[in-house]
Amino acid sequence: MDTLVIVSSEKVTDILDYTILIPAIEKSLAEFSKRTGVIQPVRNVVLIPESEGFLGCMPVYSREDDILAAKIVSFFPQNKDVSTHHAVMLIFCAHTGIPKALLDGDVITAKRTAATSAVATKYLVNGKPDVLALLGSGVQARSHVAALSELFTFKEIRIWNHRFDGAVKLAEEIGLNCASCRDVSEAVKNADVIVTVTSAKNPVLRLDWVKPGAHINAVGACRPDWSEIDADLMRSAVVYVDSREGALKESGDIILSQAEIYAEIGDVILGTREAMREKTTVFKSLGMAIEDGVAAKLVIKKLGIE
Ligand SMILES: NC(=O)c1ccc[n+]([C@@H]2O[C@H](COP(=O)([O-])OP(=O)(O)OC[C@H]3O[C@@H](n4cnc5c(N)ncnc54)[C@H](O)[C@@H]3O)[C@@H](O)[C@H]2O)c1
Ligand SMILES: O=C(O)[C@@H]1CCCCN1
Repeated sequence: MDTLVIVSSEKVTDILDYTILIPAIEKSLAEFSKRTGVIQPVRNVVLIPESEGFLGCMPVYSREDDILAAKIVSFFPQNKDVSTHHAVMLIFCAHTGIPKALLDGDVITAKRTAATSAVATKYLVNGKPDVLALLGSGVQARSHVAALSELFTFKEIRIWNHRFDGAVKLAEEIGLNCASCRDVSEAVKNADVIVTVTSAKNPVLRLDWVKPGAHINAVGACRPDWSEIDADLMRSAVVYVDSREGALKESGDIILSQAEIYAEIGDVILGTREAMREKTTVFKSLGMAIEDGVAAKLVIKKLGIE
């Protein structure tokens, strides 16, 4: 075996800038929805009942991008002093199958997920958004503020968290124009963009609190029996997903509400499905291996690993 290069989270953080990541993710979402060059089975998940978590295996091959990669990601929602998600990524030579690099996957997961929501928001938001509301104040809340701020300038950012101190801490970190809210209804009132990034298993966001025409990035609740969004809201919104197949297998928000999936976001980027900007839109994100593969490829290219 050639020498396997190990890439630390510090290196990934340095290299993976949203200015290069967001366009790369946009291209990969479109490529995925073409159904021709990307082979990506739905995540294989091993449940760990004792910790109410799981270990997910996410392999992908992309002919177009010359990517053969796999992410293994763990989710331990009860972790207290360490992160709840951990991941590693392996990149192989797409022609020989030789492993080339092992990358820290934590930063890749945080940044590529937020970059994906940024792309969805770019296509689905109704006009120029002024108010951003975040439900959740963890890793993804932070990466979403950074990625969305790359594309939009918000006049106001509001944060709600089920533990109020988490919302206060993040609001202080963000600083100017950012407020912590005690109620979800207060946080999302008149918000143009809402991001749900909680570990909730039951809905935290309700239809009657949401401004008609708002865009929601629904990022949590990645199990078929978990949901973050109230069923009435899911059914009344125009629902976009990253992968139709993944959403129908993994998303409680979709399965439990029986909401109709209008399109994959890749279809909108390709121009084969409409961006219904004036309607209330939900982008249900489950996370795809192609997003990880593209992000990892950006990193190894920059490091000269070919
Ligand atoms: N779609 C994707 O691609 C993708 C990728 C990574 C993570 N996620 C999901 O996004 C969510 C946030 O991930 P993270 O890395 O920020 O995790 P995190 O642990 O850093 O943050 C989780 C947040 O949820 C809050 N929370 C915990 N239990 C809750 C409950 N019962 N009700 C309401 N809030 C609760 C926590 O206080 C915290 O603010 C998780 O559901 C995670 O699985 C999705
Ligand atoms: O796509 C991912 O990487 C994540 C991991 C954990 C939960 C949901 N999706």
